[in-house]
Amino acid sequence: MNNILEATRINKIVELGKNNELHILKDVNLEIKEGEFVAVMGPSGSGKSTLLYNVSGMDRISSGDVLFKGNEIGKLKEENLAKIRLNNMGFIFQNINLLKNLSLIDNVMFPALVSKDADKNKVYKRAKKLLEMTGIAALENNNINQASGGQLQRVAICRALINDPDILFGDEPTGALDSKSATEIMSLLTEINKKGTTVMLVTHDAKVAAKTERVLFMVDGKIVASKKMNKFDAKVDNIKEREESIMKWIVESTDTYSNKGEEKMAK
Ligand SMILES: Nc1ncnc2c1ncn2[C@@H]1O[C@H](COP(=O)(O)OP(=O)(O)OP(=O)(O)O)[C@@H](O)[C@H]1O
Repeated sequence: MNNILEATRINKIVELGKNNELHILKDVNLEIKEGEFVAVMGPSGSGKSTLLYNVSGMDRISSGDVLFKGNEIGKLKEENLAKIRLNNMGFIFQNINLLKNLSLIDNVMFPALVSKDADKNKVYKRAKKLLEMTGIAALENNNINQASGGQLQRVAICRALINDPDILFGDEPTGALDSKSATEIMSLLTEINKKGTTVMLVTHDAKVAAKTERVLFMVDGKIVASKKMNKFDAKVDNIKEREESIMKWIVESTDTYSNKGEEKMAK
């Protein structure tokens, strides 16, 4: 399998004022294979969201290289990068970010209608199919205040998929949902991944990570550990066992790689 995403020694440094900067990502290397389903975990402030935004071209790295499908994107002009984000990548966030004055289906169609020569009829059909796939077709003409949090997150997923992206990025996509909706959204993402879309998620939730096939653990701006599993298959895999093994691994990794662990090792 080819790498869809390859980051080499990327750094992110933000200026906080005169002589004051914050080094958030520190020489991070990352490879994601086409079709993979990857979760990024780690303590709050360790740099998970920053990693996601920087490898997806939503934000600019300070140094290093990011290859998307073999092409360097770290230094592309904004307009070229925007085209890649629009056509090849989908984004889902915790705060769902839908447009208030549009119906649910119009929100889904929106990213596909940005291009002047979009065929509105074709786009509508695809949007409708996505709403059907995610079980909310009956709500297509509702406003966003006429849908639950879980339903809105499905709309956000449909919108992220409207341009048939190669990769879907999610920053805590289930973070604001109740546990039933979160489980449903994860089942949906599992299905989407099975159909071939690469998925990279940031999550605090081991139950979410248990449905992925590789979990990266970040501490203080670095990926310090990685846990590989088989692709989740609800027919044969026990989700509870996977979740528990991830939680155990997180405790061990935290103990080994957190400052406390480093102090311990130094002694
Ligand atoms: N633009 C910015 N300006 C200043 N500080 C920033 C900026 N972006 C991120 N940070 C800081 O960098 C660190 C890493 O942030 P990031 O959001 O990537 O962490 P995270 O692991 O995703 O955290 P959480 O789990 O709490 O969402 C944090 O201390 C954050 O406050």
